Amino acid sequence: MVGDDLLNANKVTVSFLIDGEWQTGIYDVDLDIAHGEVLALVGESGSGKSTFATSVIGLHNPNQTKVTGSITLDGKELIDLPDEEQNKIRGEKIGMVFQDPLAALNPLMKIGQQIQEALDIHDVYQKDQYYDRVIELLNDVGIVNPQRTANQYPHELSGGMRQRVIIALAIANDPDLIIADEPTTALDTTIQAQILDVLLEIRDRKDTGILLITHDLGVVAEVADSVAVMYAGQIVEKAPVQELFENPLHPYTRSLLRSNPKAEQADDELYVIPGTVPALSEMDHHKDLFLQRVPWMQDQADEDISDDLVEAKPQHFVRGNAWKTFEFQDEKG
Ligand SMILES: Nc1ncnc2c1ncn2[C@@H]1O[C@H](COP(=O)(O)OP(=O)(O)OP(=O)(O)O)[C@@H](O)[C@H]1O
Ligand code: NI
Repeated sequence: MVGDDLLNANKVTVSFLIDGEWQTGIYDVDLDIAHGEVLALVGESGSGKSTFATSVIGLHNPNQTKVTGSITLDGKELIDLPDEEQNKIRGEKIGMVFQDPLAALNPLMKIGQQIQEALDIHDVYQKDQYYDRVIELLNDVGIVNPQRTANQYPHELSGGMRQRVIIALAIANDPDLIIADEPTTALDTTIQAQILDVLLEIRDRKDTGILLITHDLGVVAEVADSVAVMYAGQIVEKAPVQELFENPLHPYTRSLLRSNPKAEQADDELYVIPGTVPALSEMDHHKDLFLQRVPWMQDQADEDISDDLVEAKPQHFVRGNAWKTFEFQDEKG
């Protein structure tokens, strides 16, 4: 049902084995997605967004990656599932859409065959239903002449068409959750809007939950119901979309909003967040590392509140947690 919990991630921590040492990529991530909800996960490059997505679908190499915590889909624990079960869930319950559709398609196979194969694996459909189902899926993602497209090879299609095909593949088995990692980043604006519409239509029709990973706050404003902001492997703030745009709490969220080229103050110079996301080896999960990158926070250095702030764990900014709110200085000041 719409609004019921679909995905619950609890204290998800992922570490990578790097040069013989375990380094933490994401730390204590809590995220929930309801049936029919679009949750946008935003943050700079390297903040850990894809790492979270990969841990949900179990697509990591267990010898080099350690995932702890809990991720449940409709109550079923996904962490440490045997491969076979993992594959089944990945094919039937979770659909994936990534940035580069060409990489995800087999160049030597016609589109129709590829979709048929996705259906084949899970043998829900009888052989004679395949063709109809393939056409139906292509139709569902807004492809105008599905018979023709089914007969084409990936290289014969435009980028936008290929991404529609990828979505058709992702929804082939009616998943409950779609994970879309930068699904429109490589596309131009008009096509981008069309692809997002396709995803929203599927959500409306099937109450699919969607985890949408994006850099683009314009996209977030357009399609998300709620937003989680990730920085240096942690969720620093999450909120319903309108609340986040109207009243961002964490300084990082504020910086992100300021650095968004589509923000209203078009006459202002585009704000660039100084510095970069720390490397894994520099991360300290007991400190709010972002504060080092907020110049206007330095002005408050004398005030005792900033000491608290520096020591505060980012989770304290998560709405709903009782924590003192403080007044940030005007960011333009
Ligand atoms: N398999 C891996 N082994 C080692 N380090 C990794 C691995 N996967 C990710 N990392 C590191 O974890 C951090 C987070 O990476 P991740 O790809 O999740 O970020 P992201 O937010 O998705 O970035 P982008 O927006 O560029 O896609 C980075 O420092 C990255 O180098
Ligand atoms: Ni990524």
